[in-house]
Amino acid sequence: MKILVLGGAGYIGSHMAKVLVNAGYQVVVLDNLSTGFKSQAKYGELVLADLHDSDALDRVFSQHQIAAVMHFAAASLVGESIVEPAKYYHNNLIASLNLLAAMRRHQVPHLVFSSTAAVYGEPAYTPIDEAHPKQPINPYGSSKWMVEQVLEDYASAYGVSSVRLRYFNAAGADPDGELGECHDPETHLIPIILQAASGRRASIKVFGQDYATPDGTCVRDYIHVMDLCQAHLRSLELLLAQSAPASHVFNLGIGHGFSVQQVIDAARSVVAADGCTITVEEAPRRAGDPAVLVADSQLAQQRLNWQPEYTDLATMIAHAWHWEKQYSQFNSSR
Ligand SMILES: NC(=O)c1ccc[n+]([C@@H]2O[C@H](COP(=O)([O-])OP(=O)(O)OC[C@H]3O[C@@H](n4cnc5c(N)ncnc54)[C@H](O)[C@@H]3O)[C@@H](O)[C@H]2O)c1
Ligand SMILES: O=c1ccn([C@@H]2O[C@H](COP(=O)(O)OP(=O)(O)O[C@H]3O[C@H](CO)[C@@H](O)[C@H](O)[C@H]3O)[C@@H](O)[C@H]2O)c(=O)[nH]1
Repeated sequence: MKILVLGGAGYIGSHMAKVLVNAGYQVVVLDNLSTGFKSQAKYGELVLADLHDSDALDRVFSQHQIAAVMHFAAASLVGESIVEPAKYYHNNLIASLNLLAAMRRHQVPHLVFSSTAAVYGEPAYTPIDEAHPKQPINPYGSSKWMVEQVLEDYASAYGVSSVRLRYFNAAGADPDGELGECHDPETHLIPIILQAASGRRASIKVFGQDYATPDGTCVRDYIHVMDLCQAHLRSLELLLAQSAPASHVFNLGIGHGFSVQQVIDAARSVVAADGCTITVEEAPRRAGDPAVLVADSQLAQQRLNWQPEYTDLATMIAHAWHWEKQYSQFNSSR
């Protein structure tokens, strides 16, 4: 069975392509390399194309018998979305509408969509379940929430079934050391801490020490990228097994938060084995950061029969550190 992985040259999509191939699926990756890298598309056939390009989508759907689509392709920098909202509504909303039109033309009925905890906005309560109000506070979160609403309507009207997965903080790397996170610029906490450890940057800035949390730093729910991929696999199986069109939604996190300080402490222990240290600087709060974001993922656990495997913070960091140590061999050509 063939699966189309959109954004499969990026961080999460590249891991997904590997998991799919190892599970016995055939994979076609479509990516425009705007933030991804050719060297990360190690699994499946790579098609270089943009999601806005309807002719390219028609060619892929005509040449390959695609059973389902996994859609990771998006712009996903919160700060950039505030100053350049047009980029986010075009790349995340309009491109998704274009994809859905192509799926309808070619009668491809199944989609797994990468959504985000950013659809919730400032939390009204924690842990956050799927019923929590959706009040995104930036165009990135708004663009993902708009696509989610489109998907609900398309399931009932056009029979395009979907699973919308609202990830909390993706972390870690392929335990085999073959793939990892390589954003440029990097904005995520764990890779930045590890770049400070390897010497690729001088220090890590802690954004805010005066939050209403036990140690004053922000708390997030970090979920290992391989656990995210396993949940996608289960979502695909759910879609393939169901008889009537539907749009499902699940939070993906481990249900437990770690503070920025706890992440730094855990990273210090991991990198100490290699004689590395991490220089930390205090910095003001980053605009738009809620104090605590923790997922209630019980629905995913029940409906997808899924359990996160790598819930130990030190293990997540160790996998990411293994990847960081190989960075000098990373081929960043596009
Ligand atoms: N990383 C996280 O913590 C996190 C959290 C919540 C949600 N998400 C979502 O998960 C998805 C994957 O995130 P990631 O961290 O792997 O991002 P990424 O930037 O590493 O990967 C996105 C990939 O999509 C490609 N792409 C973007 N726009 C495209 C277009 N118009 N046409 C074709 N290809 C295009 C990029 O080149 C890149 O390879 C995104 O949709 C993101 O919003 C990520
Ligand atoms: O150099 C840094 C980078 C981050 N942080 C803090 O670390 C935490 C995590 O930040 P980051 O790794 O940037 O993730 P988030 O801002 O929590 O956002 C991620 O997780 C969200 C869902 O929770 C998704 O919507 C986003 O796409 C994804 O980037 C936050 O408190 C940041 O303030 C620092 O203190 N210093």
